[in-house]
Amino acid sequence: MLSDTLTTLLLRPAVVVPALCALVYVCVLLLKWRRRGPRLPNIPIMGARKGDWFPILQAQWRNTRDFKTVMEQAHAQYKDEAVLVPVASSPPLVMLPHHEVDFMMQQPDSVLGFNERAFELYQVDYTFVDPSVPRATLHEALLRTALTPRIGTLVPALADEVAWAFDKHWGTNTTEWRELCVFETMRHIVGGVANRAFVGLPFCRNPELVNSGMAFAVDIPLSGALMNLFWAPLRPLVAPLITLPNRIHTRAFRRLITGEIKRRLKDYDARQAMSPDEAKSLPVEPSDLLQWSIHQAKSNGNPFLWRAETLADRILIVNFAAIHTTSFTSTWAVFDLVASIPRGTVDILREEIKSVLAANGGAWTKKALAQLVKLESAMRESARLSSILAVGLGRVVVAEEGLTTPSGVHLDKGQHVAAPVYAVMLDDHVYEDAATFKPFRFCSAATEGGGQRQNYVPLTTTGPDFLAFGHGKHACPGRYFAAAELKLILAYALLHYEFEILPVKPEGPWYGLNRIPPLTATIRVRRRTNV
Ligand code: HEM
Repeated sequence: MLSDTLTTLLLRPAVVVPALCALVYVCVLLLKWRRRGPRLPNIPIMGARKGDWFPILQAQWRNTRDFKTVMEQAHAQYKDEAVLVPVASSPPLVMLPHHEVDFMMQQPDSVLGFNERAFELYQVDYTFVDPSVPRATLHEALLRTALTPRIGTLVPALADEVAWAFDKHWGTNTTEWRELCVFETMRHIVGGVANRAFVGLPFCRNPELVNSGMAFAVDIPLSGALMNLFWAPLRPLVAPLITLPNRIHTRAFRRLITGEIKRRLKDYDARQAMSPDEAKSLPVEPSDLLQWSIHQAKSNGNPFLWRAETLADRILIVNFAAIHTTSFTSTWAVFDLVASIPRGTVDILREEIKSVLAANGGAWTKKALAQLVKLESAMRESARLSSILAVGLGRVVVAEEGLTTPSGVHLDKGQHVAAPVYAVMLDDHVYEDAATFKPFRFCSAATEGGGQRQNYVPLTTTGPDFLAFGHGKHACPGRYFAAAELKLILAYALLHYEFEILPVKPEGPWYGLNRIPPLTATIRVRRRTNV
């Protein structure tokens, strides 16, 4: 009797139709998924042990729990070989050896894809409210052609924002020592300074806007890593929950900036309708990333690109690329400097900053920043020793026929590859006494024409031995801006604050494929009076 009722109930169209739809949906996803996934090459699997029943899965579990040990083991045992590194936050990764970095970088995008790796690692189809914005891949060109050439004109505004942000977050009290969390304050300082160049005043001082940008910068890697934990067919089902914070922060950011974007679009159109002489009577256009994005969108001719939401999302994406990278790097730099042995690094750098500033009339310019060679060397040394990347140069094989490496490993289409950044930059064969922070490793005094000249390697120069900003065609296009921003930040901190010197540098956690600085570590600072 009960079973008859149940059968009748289950056979009702209202139950059968959705059930059939769900079944078809799952079958389509399964088929799609089956077609994905390259055949893994037959190379050592890091983290797998003899007798493992499911070597990839078990290695993935072990590697995710302790990625540092895996990196050290890979370097000790298989330094010159390709190894497979299964890890939960990413599709299985083949880590190529140091001597194959140049080979990797010589491959065109049609063989090793940069964007395809980023789209999959961050699961952009789920983690972005509108995935067509990251998929438009317009940032690299805009940063290279608009931001980098204008760093010189931006420096005074950035210096002003650095001073404002330090006064707010590190304080102005010259009598008392203050204990503060380096990372927490740095991310607010960097968030404000970067947004001064991205959206200008007063938006860069709106805590809600800066917080949404910072929160989004956490949402994307975190939700991307969580999505990667799920079997592909299940991702559409779990995505709405996992990516809820992404939607909240995107909408908050859009809400705060949309009015300004619409105003600027109206101004842009009005300006275009005028003759060049008439336009001269108008106030000067803002000079920031938002304005250059409007110009880029309009000259591209695709109306999707000048929708207010698209433009807001583009600024948000650059916040994601710029803020955590720079705050992690500046946090590590502070700890490397205050724990530096022999002591005295802080004093040497402070002297350089003082004399360069005095020689340039007391104001920062691009030329003055270029004269901070000791500081630049110390920044490069910190980026080497404390790079936030454990592995880097992530790419996906996109060539139909796959790719065979010089050492004969064949990689199928769809295989993710990377390079061992941590191991290379801490290798004694690459850098003498690599585990020691030597702030002036990258600069030296040279005599020229009877005078003294400083030789140095800029922070921004990439190579197979220096991978903090990646390398090759996709090396970070924001690195020249980041270098100027970091110099202004560190110069202000060193000039205006005394630091409590630390006996040892605090260690940070490893998350996924990254080495993060200690997020809660504090230092004691006091505002200096004799600046
Ligand atoms: C110290 C701070 C920074 C570090 C350590 C850093 C590091 C990196 C790295 C490792 C890559 C990947 C390169 C590769 O795989 O070859 C990258 C790419 C990128 N970075 Fe940065 N970055 C920093 C700051 C910035 C800033 C300030 C911006 C924006 C103003 C930015 C925008 C980008 C973009 C858009 C890409 C993607 C490039 C492409 O599509 O080809 N980064 N960055």
